[in-house]
Amino acid sequence: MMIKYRVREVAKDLGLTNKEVIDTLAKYFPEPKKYMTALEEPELDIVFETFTQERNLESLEEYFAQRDKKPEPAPEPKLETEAPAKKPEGQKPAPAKEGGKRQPQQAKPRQKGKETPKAQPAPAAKRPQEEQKPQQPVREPKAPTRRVVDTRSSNVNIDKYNEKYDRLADQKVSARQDNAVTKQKFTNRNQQRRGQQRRGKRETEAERLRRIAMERKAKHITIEVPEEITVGEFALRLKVAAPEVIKKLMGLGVFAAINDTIDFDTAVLIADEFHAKVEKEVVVTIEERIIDDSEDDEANLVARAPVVVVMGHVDHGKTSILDVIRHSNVTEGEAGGITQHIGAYRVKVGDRDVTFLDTPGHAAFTTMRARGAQVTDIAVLVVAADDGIMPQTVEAINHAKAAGVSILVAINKMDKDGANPDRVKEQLTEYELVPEEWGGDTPCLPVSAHTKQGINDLLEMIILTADMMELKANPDRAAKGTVIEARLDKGMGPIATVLVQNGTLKAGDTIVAGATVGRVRSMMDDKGRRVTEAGPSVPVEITGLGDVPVGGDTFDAVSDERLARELVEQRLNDQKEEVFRAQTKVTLDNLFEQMREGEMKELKIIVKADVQGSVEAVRQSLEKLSNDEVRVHIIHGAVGAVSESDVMLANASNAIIVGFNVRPDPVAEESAKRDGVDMRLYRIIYDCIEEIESAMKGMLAPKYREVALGRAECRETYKISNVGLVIGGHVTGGKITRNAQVRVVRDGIIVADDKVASLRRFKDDVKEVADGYDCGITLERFADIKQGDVLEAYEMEEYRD
Ligand SMILES: Nc1nc2c(ncn2[C@@H]2O[C@H](COP(=O)(O)OP(=O)(O)OP(=O)(O)O)[C@@H](O)[C@H]2O)c(=O)[nH]1
Repeated sequence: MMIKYRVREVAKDLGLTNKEVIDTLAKYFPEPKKYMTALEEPELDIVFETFTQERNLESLEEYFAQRDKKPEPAPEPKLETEAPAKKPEGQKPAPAKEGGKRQPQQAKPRQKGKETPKAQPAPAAKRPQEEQKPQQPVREPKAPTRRVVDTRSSNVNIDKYNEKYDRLADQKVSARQDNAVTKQKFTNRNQQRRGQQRRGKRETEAERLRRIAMERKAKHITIEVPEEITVGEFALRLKVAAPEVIKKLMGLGVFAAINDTIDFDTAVLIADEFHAKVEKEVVVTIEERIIDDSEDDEANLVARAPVVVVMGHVDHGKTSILDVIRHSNVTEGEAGGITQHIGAYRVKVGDRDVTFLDTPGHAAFTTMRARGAQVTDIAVLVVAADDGIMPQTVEAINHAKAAGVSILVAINKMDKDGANPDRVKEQLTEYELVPEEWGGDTPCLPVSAHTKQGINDLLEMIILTADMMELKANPDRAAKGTVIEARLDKGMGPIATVLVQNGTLKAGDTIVAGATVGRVRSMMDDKGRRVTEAGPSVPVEITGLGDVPVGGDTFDAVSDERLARELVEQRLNDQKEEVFRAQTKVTLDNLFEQMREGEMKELKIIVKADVQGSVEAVRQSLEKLSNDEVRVHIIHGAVGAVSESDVMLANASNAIIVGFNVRPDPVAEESAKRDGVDMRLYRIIYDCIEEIESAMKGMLAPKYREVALGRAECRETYKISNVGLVIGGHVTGGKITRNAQVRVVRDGIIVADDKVASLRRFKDDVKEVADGYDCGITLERFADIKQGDVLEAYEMEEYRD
């Protein structure tokens, strides 16, 4: 149980007044203290530290040592004069409360051999200490006042300064206070007992604090300090008074107030002056505690299968190629299982595995990247040999490039009459994809999903590319990967297809996927078989999550389910904040700031225009804006309306969209708003260039719009000397506010645009007047108001697109 050590008791022990203690505490703690307030340890620390520092004492222990030592040489003479002097302050409360207490004290000596040693310790032990106070220079001024009241000089001096006795009593009290008290035979025994108990405990507490002070002196304390800390907090941790720290800081030439922060290195220097050691406070996040994010040792890494996505223009044959690949590697026995659709599947190429994401098109791919997941290693770009490169092919190229994945080109529909692979290759070079046979590094393979021509070559090229990429993972660690897709099943609850990217996922593992947590209840592979484990590059469908995660969410097998739940809570909160943080995406409005803060080295822009000529013109003009700090990089330029795919690419790549003579489609507009993607639409190239240039120079002009506040009708006008024309108005809608802009409308025509100079209800100035009330209004300039004029109040609001 915590023993209460009250202000008045501390004051008494230290020979201070209650007010002195209370004043010291008031400097550090907002809560005012009273003389009966029981103090907490930090508060006691402050009092003790201030006390020792003011007296140039090394520690409290030194004070107690001095105090305890001094009575010895001449106890008797001192008692005559000084013990009584102590009484009024030190012991008076007890007698006052306990009435006949003096008698028991007188009786003590006689009982010495029996129970009294146990019963008397507290008061006895205190007095020798108190006796010394007047001898200490610091307390000198108080001594005379203490000597004034002497009512018991003959009682106190009998044998209380026998140190041996004191110590013995002290120990026994700590051990058996209760026992001791019950053995007393005083008439007011209960009262006496209470008094004894309290003093006994108080004594113990004082002892404890003395011990702490001793320990601190003997062995240097070690405190933890973060990278930055306020002076106040630092002083608290050091257990010294803040002004002391501030003084030492000044010594170092650092002028800091209590709420200013100091850095770790300064803290170390200051702490040294207080004989304290400093250790860096390491803040460990829940993620760090439960998710193993350590680097893998090269020795633990083994080759893993490549993860491939198939992309390309609509109808160029992505689905057909994926189907052929899926079927071409199905052995007889597996035939039943191939109908499973879990969002990804694995095929065997010789003795090697390749994992295909079963999501043709770049939409899913980009969504994942936008969520921070890098899932794919290789993108197969499907181009129909008869059709050549089309707008979505370009998009796909740019998406793949932005993601930094290896690109293989499958020139499909080679069986068709109009197939012209060379033209496709030629077109590819325009997008910096130079075919290998032309000296570049882009493998281009002629294939046909119909005849299955070249499909095996394509698979082998995938293996070859993967080999060059040296894809590796460590199967012997907690799993981490990405959610490919997820849905809610009525019977089984949330079902998610996940791709393990490192480690091995096991049935029963607790996993956190995005903002959901759960324990893997069942796992099924792409052939519909129940499995208990899934290693790197293996896609599996799992059940057991508490909620449906989102495709692109990363997942981690974690070590502690309770903390995992806490983490998910945190993530949900973060998601809410993310909505606000969307503002911090690059926009023309914050571009300059980001450039200045060095966050922006490259301004990525997606250009959409009505004709190819405009795309090129805008591209070239914008790229010319590159300066020493920022390079303007057009990551995608195409003809047509701004589409959702453009917004996704912009979102994933932190780019802005420039539309020239085009409009966004409604879905794109909605997702741009949701994701905070800056979309700028222009009709004149010059405007576009000027605006981006100004943004790069941090000079984007703010935009304003009018916000209607309310209307009032002029019912009367009064001319008042020194004030001018006062309008007796009646608010007929909304409200009129002081400082509002006002349009004066007469018969539907605006006759003036002015500002409210003063607004009154009766004689009082008011901030606003609501609908249905009368008011007096004066305008800043316009004085030609007529009865029946309508005042339209509005204000101008700054806004961003
Ligand atoms: N002649 C011929 N036709 C093909 C070949 N591959 C696909 N097709 C046809 O092209 C059309 C489109 O094929 P899909 O596989 O659906 O194309 P996709 O790229 O997946 O189309 P979306 O999913 O709509 O983007 C279908 O009618 C296929 O039969 C091929 O190698 N040769």
